[in-house]
Amino acid sequence: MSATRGLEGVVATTSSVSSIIDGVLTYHGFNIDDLAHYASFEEVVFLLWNGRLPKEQELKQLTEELASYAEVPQGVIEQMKMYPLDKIHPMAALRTAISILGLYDTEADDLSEAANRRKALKLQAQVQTVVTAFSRIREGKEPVAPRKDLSFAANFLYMLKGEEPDEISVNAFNKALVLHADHELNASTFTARVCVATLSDIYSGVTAAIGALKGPLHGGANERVMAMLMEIGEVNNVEPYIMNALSNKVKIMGFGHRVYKDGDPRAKHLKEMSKQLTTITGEPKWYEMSVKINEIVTSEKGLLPNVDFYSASVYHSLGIKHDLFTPIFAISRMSGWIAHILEQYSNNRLIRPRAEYVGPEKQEYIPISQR
Ligand SMILES: CC(=O)SCCNC(=O)CCNC(=O)[C@H](O)C(C)(C)COP(=O)(O)OP(=O)(O)OC[C@H]1O[C@@H](n2cnc3c(N)ncnc32)[C@H](O)[C@@H]1OP(=O)(O)O
Ligand SMILES: O=C([O-])CC(=O)C(=O)O
Repeated sequence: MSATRGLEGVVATTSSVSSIIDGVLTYHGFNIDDLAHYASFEEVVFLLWNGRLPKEQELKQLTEELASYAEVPQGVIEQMKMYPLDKIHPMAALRTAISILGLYDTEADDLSEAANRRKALKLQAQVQTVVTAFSRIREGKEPVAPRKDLSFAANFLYMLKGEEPDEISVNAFNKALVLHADHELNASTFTARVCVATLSDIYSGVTAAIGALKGPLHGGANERVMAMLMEIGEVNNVEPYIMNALSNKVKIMGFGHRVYKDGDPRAKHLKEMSKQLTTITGEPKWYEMSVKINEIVTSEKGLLPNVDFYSASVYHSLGIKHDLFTPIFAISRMSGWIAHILEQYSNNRLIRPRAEYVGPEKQEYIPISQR
C-alpha cells in the first residue's frame, strides 16, 4: 500500500455532473465556453441538478421557486447581528450561518428526494441573502430583502448595495456565477461528498464544503489576488515585486492548478471581463497589472492563471468588498455542491480510503511515573 500525495491523479468516484477532459470543462457535456456566452445562472443550476437544459416553463418555475425561498429566517439575521462583527471573515460568518439555517429547517434530516429538492432550492436561494445581509449588518445597515422580479445575479447586487444594478454589471456577475458553478472533484466538492456519504444531511455537506473552499489554495485565492494587486499598487512595481516573490519561493495567488497544466478554460473569459470592466470604471491599471503579472509568472515558472486570478479585478470593478470574493465563489459553487451531493445520495457508498502507516511500530507502553 503506498500513498499518493494530495490524491493527485486518483479517480475517486464516477460523476456525470461535470468533466475536465483534455483541458476542456463541461457541465453535463455542455462546453463552459458556450454556457459562459449564452446561459443564465438559473439555467446552469437547472442543468447541474437535472442533467439537461430547462424548457422555458421549467426555467420560469425554477426562477420563481428560488425567488420564493430567498428570504432567510429572521433568527438567522438576529444571530448574525450577534457575531463578533469586527473580527470575523465573511467566509467564517457564511459557514456558521449556513449551518444555522439547518437548525431552522424541520426537514434537515429527511433524506427523501422531495425534501432534498426543497432543501437544495432553499440553500441556493438563501446563500446570497446570507452573504449580502452579513455584509450590510457589519456596516451597521439593515439587510435588503430579496426581490422576486430580479434575476439571481441582479438580486445579489441589489441586496448588497440596496439599489438596482445596471445591465453591464448584472451580465458580468451572471457570467462569473456560470463560470464558478461546478468543477469536477475539486477539494470542496470532494469534502461535501465525503460528508454526505455517511448519510449525513445536505446542510452538513455544504457547511463542510464552505470550510474547504475558504482556504487560500482553493477559493480563498481570489481575495488574496486582489490583496497582491493592492500591495503592488502600479504597473511599474509589478516586475520587481513578482521577481522577488518568485525568488523567495512565495506562491503567486491565482496561478497553477492541480488538473489544468495547459491553462484554465475559465480564465480567458474573466480576463476579457476584467479588461472591459476596468475600462468602464476608469481603472485600467488593475487589468494592466494583472496582464503583466501573468506574463512574468508564465515566462518565469510556466504557470498559467486559474479561475481566481482575473476574477479579482472583475469583482473589484463591480464595487464588491474584497473579503466577499470567496463568499461569491460559494454562492455559485453551492449549485455544484448540491448537484454532487444529490448524485452521491443516489448511488451512495461510504467514502473511506486508507492511510499508509509511516509511524513507529511495536512501541512498549511505559507507565506515566516511569517516563
Ligand atoms: C478555484 C481554485 O481552487 S483554483 C486554485 C486556487 N489557488 C491558488 O491560486 C493558490 C496558488 N496555487 C497553488 O498553490 C497551486 O498551484 C495549487 C494548490 C492550485 C495546485 O497545487 P499542486 O498541484 O499541489 O501543485 P504544488 O503546490 O505541488 O506545486 C508544484 C510546484 O509548482 C510551484 N507552484 C505551484 N503553484 C504556484 C504558484 N501559484 N506560484 C508559484 N509557484 C507555484 C510549487 O511551488 C511547486 O514547486 P516545487 O516543485 O519547486 O516545490
Ligand atoms: O478543481 C480544482 O481543484 C479547483 C478549481 O479550479 C475549482 O474548484 O474551480
